[in-house]
Amino acid sequence: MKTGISLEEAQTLLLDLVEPAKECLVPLTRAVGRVLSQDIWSDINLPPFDKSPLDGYALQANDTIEVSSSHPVILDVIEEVRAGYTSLKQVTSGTAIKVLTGAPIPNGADVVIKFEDVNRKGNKLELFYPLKSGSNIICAGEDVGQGEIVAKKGTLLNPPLVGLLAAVGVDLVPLFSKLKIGIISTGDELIDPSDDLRSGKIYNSNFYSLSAYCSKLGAEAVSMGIVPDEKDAIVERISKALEDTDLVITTGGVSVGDYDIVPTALDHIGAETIFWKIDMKPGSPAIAAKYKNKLVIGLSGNPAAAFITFDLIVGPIIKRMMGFFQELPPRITATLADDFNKSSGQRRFLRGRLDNINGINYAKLTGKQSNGVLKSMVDCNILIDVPAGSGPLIVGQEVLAVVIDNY
Ligand SMILES: Nc1nc2c(c(=O)[nH]1)N[C@H]1C(S)=C(S)[C@@H](COP(=O)(O)OP(=O)(O)OC[C@H]3O[C@@H](n4cnc5c(N)ncnc54)[C@H](O)[C@@H]3O)O[C@H]1N2
Ligand code: MOO
Repeated sequence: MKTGISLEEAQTLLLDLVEPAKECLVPLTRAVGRVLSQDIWSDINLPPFDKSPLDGYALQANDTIEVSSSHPVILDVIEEVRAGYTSLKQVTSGTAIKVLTGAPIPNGADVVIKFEDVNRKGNKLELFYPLKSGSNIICAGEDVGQGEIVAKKGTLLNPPLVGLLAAVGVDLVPLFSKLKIGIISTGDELIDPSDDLRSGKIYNSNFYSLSAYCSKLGAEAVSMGIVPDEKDAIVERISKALEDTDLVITTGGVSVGDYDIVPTALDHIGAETIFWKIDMKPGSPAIAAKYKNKLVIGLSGNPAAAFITFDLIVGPIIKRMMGFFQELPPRITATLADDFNKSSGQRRFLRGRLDNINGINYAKLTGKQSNGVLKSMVDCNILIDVPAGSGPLIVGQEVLAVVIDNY
């Protein structure tokens, strides 16, 4: 078992142990927020045919070469085509076919002119200026060509991509299976927000923040309930979660106190501890263990510590298991916009907000930084990475930060 390891070593150890979930085919209506398990190629051109972008007339540009307002050309209108139909006739020199928006361009035509720009009298059409071949025609395959890649394996399906897949005729999408993540909240002090607050008790916020995070990532959070600080109860609940879910997260009970019994419970189950304690604050007491082919990650009970370690360690594992391209959060440099008066013996992550003003990245602290404070997490979009051994931080100094996404 490793102990006191760096965050990067913890991330690598865990990412090496997990792989993308199984594949499944999912109807398009339920695919948003999930990840493609295969490249998607288009079997068709999108649009499938040359079409008209407006209501007008399709004709041959050659017929308009010498045309002017004083010398208009007169063409015969021989047919009308609406969207959803194809023309039966062909445009030849001296003729035009009326086309409505979205209608296929009739054979023989190479330009479309809109209604407002012509004079129509009976079946005769008067044009007053020369037209350029190809104008006002949406070409087949303009959006996506036949045989072109539409989206790559590992892409997150956002609403426009869902639409694009529909547009190329995909109705069942190959996706990585939805992950089930069991969340266990340990602590005698915890009660659910639906209950009355009693003396010495606090509301369980970790289950709610972390399950919301799982949902945001497209995974299914399974509540494994609140468990008292008793070894047998924790053993029973972790064992159940290992049976029912793909990844197990616990909060609380991982430090060195008399009632911090998650590590003992993991031992009792026969799980192999991968590491216990990471060299960072907050979140240092985190533990990771493997049982058969599943992972249990025990996070600190302190709400901000639990959330930050979820951001930095659990989020990347979930992303790898869900098949995302990029698991680890990006890093940036920024100029500090606030002082931070404490020294940092240990590596420390501060909750901050990145603002770009006139092309310069500024990192502002979002509020109190103690490990139990959740409010400063709400507006946080970066975690400022303060190296071990740093003194107080001063406005204007350059800092490194990890970009996170709480939305
Ligand atoms: N002697 C030492 N004591 C502590 C150390 C240490 O090194 N030596 N480390 C401290 C640090 S750092 C942390 S972090 C905590 C970690 O403690 P645990 O992970 O064992 O967590 P708990 O003690 O169970 O809870 C900590 C704190 O968070 C509250 N909590 C717990 N669960 C929830 C929840 N689901 N929702 C909201 N709040 C929760 C809990 O009531 C405690 O206040 O240990 C330090 N101690
Ligand atoms: O490591 Mo504790 O998680 O500072 O907050």
